[in-house]
Order: sequence, then C-alpha cells, then structure tokens
Amino acid sequence: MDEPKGTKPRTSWPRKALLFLGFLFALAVIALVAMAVSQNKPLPKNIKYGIVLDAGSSHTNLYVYAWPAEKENDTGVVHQVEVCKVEGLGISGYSQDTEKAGLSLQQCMKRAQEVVPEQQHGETPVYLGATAGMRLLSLQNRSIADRVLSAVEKTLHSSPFNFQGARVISGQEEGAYGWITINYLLGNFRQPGWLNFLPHLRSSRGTSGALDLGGASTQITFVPDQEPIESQENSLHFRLYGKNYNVYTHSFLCYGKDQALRLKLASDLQASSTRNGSLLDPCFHPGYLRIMNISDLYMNPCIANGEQQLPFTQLHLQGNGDYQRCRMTIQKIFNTSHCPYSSCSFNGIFLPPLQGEFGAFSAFYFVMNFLNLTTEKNPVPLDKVTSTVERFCSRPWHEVKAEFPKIKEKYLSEYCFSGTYILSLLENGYGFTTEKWQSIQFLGKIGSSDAGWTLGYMLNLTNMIPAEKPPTRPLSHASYVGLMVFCSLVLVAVLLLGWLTFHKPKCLQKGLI
Ligand SMILES: Nc1ccn([C@@H]2O[C@H](COP(=O)(O)OP(=O)(O)OP(=O)(O)O)[C@@H](O)[C@H]2O)c(=O)n1
Ligand SMILES: [Ca+2]
Repeated sequence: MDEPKGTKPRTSWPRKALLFLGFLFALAVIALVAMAVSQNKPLPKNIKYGIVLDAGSSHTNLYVYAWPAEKENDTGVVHQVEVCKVEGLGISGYSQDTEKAGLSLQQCMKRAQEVVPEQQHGETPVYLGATAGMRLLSLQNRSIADRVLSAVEKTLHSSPFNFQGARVISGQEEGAYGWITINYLLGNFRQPGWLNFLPHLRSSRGTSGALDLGGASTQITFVPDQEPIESQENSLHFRLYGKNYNVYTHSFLCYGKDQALRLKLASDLQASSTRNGSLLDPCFHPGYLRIMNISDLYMNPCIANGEQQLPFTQLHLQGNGDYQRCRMTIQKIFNTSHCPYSSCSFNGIFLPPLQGEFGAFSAFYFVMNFLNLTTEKNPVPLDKVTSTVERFCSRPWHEVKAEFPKIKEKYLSEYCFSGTYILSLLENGYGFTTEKWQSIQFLGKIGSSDAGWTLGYMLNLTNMIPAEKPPTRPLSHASYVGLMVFCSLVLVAVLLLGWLTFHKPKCLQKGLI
C-alpha cells in the first residue's frame, strides 16, 4: 500500500523502542537467573563425622563416616571417607596379652585424627562393636573378654574423639545393622519427592536381603513374604522413614568360615581312623600341607568334645583338591535332621521361604571376588560358579602359589575350602536353588562405603534414621531454579505477545518494514 499523502516521514523510534525493550528483557532474564541462583544457593556445607571400629574375629577395621550436618535425617547422605585396617589379630586373639588389644588400635586412631579436621575431634563420636570372636571368648572366659574390652576402652578414651563405648554386639544386631546399611546405601528407604503428594501410589519397591559371612559367624537377614515370623528370636520390627518392616534375621555362631573349617576338621577327625594324625583333605589343593596343634583346634566353644580320645597332638593335613568330596565333608556340619518349624535352614533354626534380592558381603565377597565370580550387572550362574570352584580346587598348590605370590598364604590356601563352603551354605544350608541364586549380588562396596554392619550401627546410635519421613522439598535446588526461569520466560513471552497483538508498533504494520 502506498504511503498516504501528507504523512510524516517514517521515524525510527519504534525500532529503537523494540531494541530497548529487548535489551531490558535480556537484562531482566539475567537478573532473574542470577537472583534465583544466589538466593537459593545451598549454604556452605558443614560436614559432620562419626567413627566406628568393627572388631571382628579375624581383624579390626576402623571406618570414618561423613555427612552434611543440615541433611542429617535424609537417606543416603552418610558415606564412608576412610577405612583403616588394624595390623595384627582381631581383639579376641589377644586373650594371652589383653593390653595389646588396646595398643593394636593406636595406629588407626592416629589415622582418624588426620582424616577428621582437628576442630571437630571433640564432637566426633567413636563406637566400637565387637562381633563373633568376642562372643566366643565371652562364652569361653568372661573375665578375659572383659579385660580385652577394658584395654580397647582405655585406648579409645585417650583419643581426642568423643568415645561412646565399646561392647560386644549380638548376632541379631549384627544381622539387623547389616540389613539397614545395605538398604540405606542402595536407597531402598527413599521415596521419590513427587510421590509424597500421592501417598497411595508410594513405591512398594522392596528391600534387599543381607548375607554376611565373617570368620566366626554368618548372618542372613531379609523381609519374608510370610507373616508372622514363626520364631520370636528371629523376628525384628522397624519403622523407618514412615514405613513398617518385619524382618527375619539369624546369626549362626561358629559358621563363619574360619570356625566352619574347624567344625569340618573336627568332624573329619571323628570319622577317620587315623592313628598318627595324618588326614587327606579334599578342601585343600593337591600338594598342600598344613600342620595344626590338636589343642588349638579344640580350643574354643564351637567344638565341645573329642580331643581327649585322640592319641596324637598334631594334625597333618594333606590336600587332594577334590571339590565333590570337600562338599560332602562340609555337608556334615549342617544338621538337617530336625525342624520344629514349618521350614528350617539347619540345626533346627527357623528359615522362612527366601524372598527378593540379596546382597552378599564380607567374606562372601572376598572369596567370590578372588575367584572372579562377581559382576556388577548379571550374577554368574550357579553352574558356572560350581565349575570354577571345582577347577580351582583341583589345581596343584605350587601352581596356585606361583600365580598369586602377593596374596597372604592363609587366605590363598583357603579359597578352595571357602568357595565350597559358600556353595554348601547358600545351596544346602539356606536353600538357594539355581534360579534363586540369580537374586544374589556379591558386593564389596556400595558407592564409596563398604557393605557391613558398621554404618547401620552408627546411623542407629546417632538417631539418624527417623521413624517418620522428615518433611522434604518436592523439588531439588536445580529443578527449582530451572522451573522458576522457565515460568518467568513464558510469562514475559505471553506479555510481550499480548502487547504486540493489541499495540502493534508501526514498524510491524504491513509495509512499514
Ligand atoms: N581378602 C580377604 C580378606 C579376608 N579373608 C577372610 O575372610 C574372613 C574374614 O571375614 P571378615 O568379614 O573380615 O570377618 P570378621 O569380621 O573378622 O569375623 P566375624 O564377623 O565373624 O567377627 C577370614 O576368614 C579371612 O581369612 C579373605 O579370605 N580374603
Ligand atoms: Ca564381620
């Protein structure tokens, strides 16, 4: 269309106005983002620390945990920042010289002082929990066990940390805290934020069972389908983050892998007719020799009788690496002749039908990991595990030793027995079938934290696992900022569009540009 006559020449102010508007708009967006980011930035992290010593039968580990102070009650925020392996024996091994049990911890306590910032030493709690080795020592000689505990208390008291006590934890606690640890670390107690608006839709995602194998005891813990749990001593109830859990747990004292080996040897001796103490052992490699004092073998409460009748003082073990026979000899330590419940594992102990996924840790993991049978994703099928252990057992000792010169001889010589024992315990003891085997994940760590009972123990003692779900923001900081910016942009765009529609600047009118 032609410009009407007499109209003033086109001025450039509407374009300038648009440019100015655009500039203002950009400025507003930048200011908005900057404000949202700085105003809602999480406060600088105030880290808290906690220390737990796991005084196991074979050795002691010291763990340092850390978490942001303001997130104390959230799930999955506490993580391991340090593990220190105490040199020497487990504390129950110092029964002849109890003071040494305390001294042995000094080096790791020093390490903890380096890891935790000095100004926080005084407020950092330290706990020591002793497990099956000390349970056995207490049964054998209560006063020596008390002396060992006093010796470790002395060392821990003299540290700059806030010492909260050293005690022998029960098998039930050990099982329960292991279960809490792995489910906390796996995020199984966590409910996604947006589901809080729809409680009826809350995820019914299950928990994972926990399988712990130590040197002197082993624990199995899981939430069974079947309710109620038939035996009271195997039943635990928790309310965590607003949800109830009825948990089955059992700890088999003497069925950790070191004590199980003793049980097996004592059973082999009883069945043999050796006159000089020589014994062929299918659970050790061909060519392997081990001499043991009979008094050491019968020294603890796991093996109650038999020693006095033997006409020799030493046992000469000679390996012949026969997996099938090894499995048969191990089988004898599981008594399945009686069961006062609807179903049992062994020794008349109640076991409900296995349910859900299982995380297997400590020696379950050490052994399977050595045998290259742990994978992140798909569990190795049972028949492959069996054939691997079988092949490993049949290898001559000199060959195994030459291939793994850096592995401690005590560990290396026992992986054949341990692999076979794990298969017997899981298949025959607990009833994991070929199919159920696939639900076992062998895990050493979850994230940066070791799987074990210590984290659950600390979470409980520091009241960091609330019964009810703490109120949480439905959105994360980043999602909040993003959503704010997006909504503001939409708003500005709508306003701009509205303004352009009703007050169309001349420059946008047809023919002007
Ligand atoms: N790399 C490793 C480390 C340990 N072990 C073995 O694993 C068992 C110890 O496992 P652990 O979980 O450390 O047991 P403890 O905590 O010491 O014992 P418990 O829980 O029964 O008190 C011991 O037989 C030890 O010889 C192993 O075979 N390979
Ligand atoms: Ca242990």
